[in-house]
Amino acid sequence: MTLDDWGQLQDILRASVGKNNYTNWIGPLSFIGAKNGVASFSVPTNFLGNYVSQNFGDMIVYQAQQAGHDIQRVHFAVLKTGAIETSKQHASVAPKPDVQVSSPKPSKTPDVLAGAPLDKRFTFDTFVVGKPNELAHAAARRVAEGGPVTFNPLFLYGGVGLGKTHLMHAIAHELQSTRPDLKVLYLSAEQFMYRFVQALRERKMMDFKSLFRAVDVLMVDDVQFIGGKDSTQEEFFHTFNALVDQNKQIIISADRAPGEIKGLEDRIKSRLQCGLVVDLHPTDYELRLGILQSKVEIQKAQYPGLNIDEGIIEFLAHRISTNVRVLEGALTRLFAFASLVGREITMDLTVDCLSDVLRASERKITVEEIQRRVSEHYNIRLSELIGPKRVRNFARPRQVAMYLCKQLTSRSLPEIGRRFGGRDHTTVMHGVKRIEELKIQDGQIAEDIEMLRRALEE
Ligand SMILES: Nc1ncnc2c1ncn2[C@@H]1O[C@H](COP(=O)(O)OP(=O)(O)OP(=O)(O)O)[C@@H](O)[C@H]1O
Repeated sequence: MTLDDWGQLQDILRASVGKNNYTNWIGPLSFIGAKNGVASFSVPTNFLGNYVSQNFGDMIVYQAQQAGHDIQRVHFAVLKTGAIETSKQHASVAPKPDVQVSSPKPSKTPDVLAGAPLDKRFTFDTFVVGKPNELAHAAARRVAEGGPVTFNPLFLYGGVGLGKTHLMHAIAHELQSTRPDLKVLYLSAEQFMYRFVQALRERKMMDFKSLFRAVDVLMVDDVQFIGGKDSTQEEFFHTFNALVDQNKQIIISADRAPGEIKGLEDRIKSRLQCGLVVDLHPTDYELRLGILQSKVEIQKAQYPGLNIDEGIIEFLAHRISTNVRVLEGALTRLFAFASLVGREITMDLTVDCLSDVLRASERKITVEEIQRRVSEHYNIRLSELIGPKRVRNFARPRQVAMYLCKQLTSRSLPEIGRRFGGRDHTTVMHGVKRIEELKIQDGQIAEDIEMLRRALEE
């Protein structure tokens, strides 16, 4: 099995374990190589290796064999400073090629009009609303009422894992229960393409067209996928127009705004912009906290007896990125880990178990961001902060900015000096030292720095 083969296998695994399980467990594996029937992977933590081994090991072996590779076992090791530590965390799986591997997919309701299955958990009840997503939520709610079509299409867009699919499934669930008379079809743009290609191959275009034109509500997820795929776009355009003409509701999602989807024909872009375009903004601290609190309840129900302090939840909401899938995955992993090792969820255990996630989520603060914030804070121009003048009104904020650059970025002193109008590294060193002293002597400076640091790390 080669790296390319693993790439293909990853696609198969993604489809069989579901997107969330994939992101949390399979995605972090790095394929090292295969020898004598053993496929080796490096993993970020021992826990992850053990968990994948126990829960997905059989499936990886099974799918590798299905794809024709001679794999009998999988082996996970934490890769540290170039060496593979194999002693403590050896995890392997005996071959069971003929076992029926139970798929850990979430439970699904029956297909909606033979489209993609809906995830039972993705309802309005489980969707946490905050400032970044309130508009998208309100629009989705409106569509879910199933009343007369007021905007067409509803176009939801936003970054990875911010709840687009969740909202679409919620609309479908709601319509299924309140308007069972409506034919609702949900599918991804990728599935739309496969169906289209299949219909072409099997000469069943009439069936294809009549299926898509008979729906009352059509939802197409991840529409950016059809960018650059000309005949699929063409067919999508016709389907779209036919439904709009009949005043049927269309809901589309994408990872970016219609105008920014690469390889999409202009006429489709403008069609997509005709209705209501709303974006899901990256989560803020409050929303992350709300989501974590609601997901903690689910975990507690699954692991009775396990508890988590509010302080740890706040820590996670602060430290983990804006992607809700990652946030949710971290919590799942934390509870699974604590239960596996039979320990309470403490801060130490949290940091230990989630070290890779916490590292990956570390926000990279830039020198430019610091300069901008500091000049805003002290109400001076950026050019004055960076410029040559040594008057105290500019010099002190400049030193504060240099100090923050040293503390919050990985830039070296000479690099920082260069970004401050080509100053020498000794000037930066002096500035940093001065602020360190002032922080102790001058309460105002200490407060300013704390405030700026918090704003930058938000
Ligand atoms: N506001 C929210 N409240 C509760 N759960 C949320 C919220 N937003 C996202 N999630 C959860 O985060 C996970 C990812 O969400 P979802 O699959 O809807 O993201 P997406 O925007 O469609 O991502 P992608 O671009 O990868 O398709 C899901 O498990 C979903 O339930």
